[in-house]
Amino acid sequence: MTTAFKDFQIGEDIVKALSNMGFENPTPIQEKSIPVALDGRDMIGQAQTGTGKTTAFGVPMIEKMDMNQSMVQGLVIAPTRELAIQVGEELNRIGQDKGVRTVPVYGGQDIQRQIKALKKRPQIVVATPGRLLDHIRRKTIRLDQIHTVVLDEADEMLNMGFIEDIEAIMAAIPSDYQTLLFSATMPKRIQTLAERFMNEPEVIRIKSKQLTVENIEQLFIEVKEPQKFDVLCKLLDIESPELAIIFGRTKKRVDELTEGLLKRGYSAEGIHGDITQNKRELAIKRFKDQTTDILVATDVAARGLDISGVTHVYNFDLPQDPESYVHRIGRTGRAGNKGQALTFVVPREFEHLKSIEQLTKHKMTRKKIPSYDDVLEGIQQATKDNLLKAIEDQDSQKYRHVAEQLLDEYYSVEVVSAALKLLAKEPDRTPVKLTAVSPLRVKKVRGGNDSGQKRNRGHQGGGRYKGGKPQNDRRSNQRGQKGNKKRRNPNHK
Ligand SMILES: Nc1ncnc2c1ncn2[C@@H]1O[C@H](COP(=O)(O)OP(=O)(O)OP(=O)(O)O)[C@@H](O)[C@H]1O
Ligand SMILES: [Mg+2]
Repeated sequence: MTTAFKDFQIGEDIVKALSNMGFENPTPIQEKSIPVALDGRDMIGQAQTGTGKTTAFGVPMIEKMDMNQSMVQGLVIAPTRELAIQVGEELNRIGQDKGVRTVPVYGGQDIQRQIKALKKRPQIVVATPGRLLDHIRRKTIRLDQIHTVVLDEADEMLNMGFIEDIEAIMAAIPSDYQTLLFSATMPKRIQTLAERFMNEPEVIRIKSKQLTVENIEQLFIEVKEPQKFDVLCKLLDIESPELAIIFGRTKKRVDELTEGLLKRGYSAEGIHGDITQNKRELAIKRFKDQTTDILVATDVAARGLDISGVTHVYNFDLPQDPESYVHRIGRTGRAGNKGQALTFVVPREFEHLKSIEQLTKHKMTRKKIPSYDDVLEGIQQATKDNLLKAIEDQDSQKYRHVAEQLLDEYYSVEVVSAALKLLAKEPDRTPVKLTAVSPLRVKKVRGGNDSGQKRNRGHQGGGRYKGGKPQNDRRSNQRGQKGNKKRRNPNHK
């Protein structure tokens, strides 16, 4: 029999909040990790994308909050700003009835505003590493009562070279604390983090045949670089996705793609690291409320984002590493929903495709480039669906009189065909030319990304806080000599 939330050793106020969120029964990762985390043990939690890892760490964390304490007791570190915001929102919902308050602090937002929010003594802070270090340096956050630290998307923080920042943050926490690591992917190099920051962690892995979610249909399509944009538009016309995320390799690529899509009349917005934080948040908001149908993004949107209604993910460019593929496509098919992921591959990139399939233990299905007839058929189907929906909605009563008149004078098939033609969104062929990107170069894709490389954010705290935990030299012995390996460019997002 499955456990219910009320069967855990947690307060009724939390069970009630979860029920208000529509969560009656825990998902497998929640079922397994909540008791371990409540026990106070360090743990590493791995489960597929969209299976509720946030609540898996949120529930025990909130349960352990002492409401007589008015200092930060829990810290969640996340790799991107949007994820910090989202996790903050979810923790606020779980903690609502208990009165636990969570504040997100992240780069790009006015620091004074954050200082004010921190002064109000939230119990939990969700932060991106750089901005958190800023607050630590400014002494605008007190860490001495922290008893729980969560690294969400732990492996990504290694990829992004945040390890020194994390080390600095961890070393600045004077108290004893429990560390929880979560991600859908746990490459071997995560061991580095575990060895450095954790005390005999319990590893909880929700086993499945494949790393990716079963109800995401995974397709690939072989294209030449200059064909990509037209093929993408054809696919969008055929599928007319409710919400779609399109991943491009670089910021420039995302800008060009967004512009091209807008030119052809699609409703699209782009996000990447060079877009102002305000605009990034607005773009996400408009996408969430479905004002925009298409979000074009770099890998900044690959991790953790939970947006309901995303039916399609397009990898316009292959991701740099196979783990990133798992996370990108995991933006669809969440919480039991269905989704489709389509990956563009140029002929010289097939090796990459293979290494993705090796990691996911799933073979993608080849899809042919759609013909003009396929597009026409897709558009006709979508138009028909729209018309049928209008019939079901029964809000066309006021046109009835004209309809009867028309049917008196013309053959019904003529009338309906003409109406369909008017309704149909015929393909827009406005010329769009994207700057070509070269195929992804073959490299050793596993390992080599944990070499401490970090983004240049113009402030560092690396050296100041060392000494809290023993420095583990094993890293430099085993993994430090990787200068000859091609490293992921930390600025690509
Ligand atoms: N027990 C539950 N019952 C029903 N829905 C749930 C439950 N727990 C979480 N969810 C929903 O599942 C969705 C995915 O949750 P979440 O974002 O925590 O996934 P995740 O495992 O962290 O995914 P990712 O690896 O992409 O970060 C959310 O919309 C959340 O509201
Ligand atoms: Mg998550």
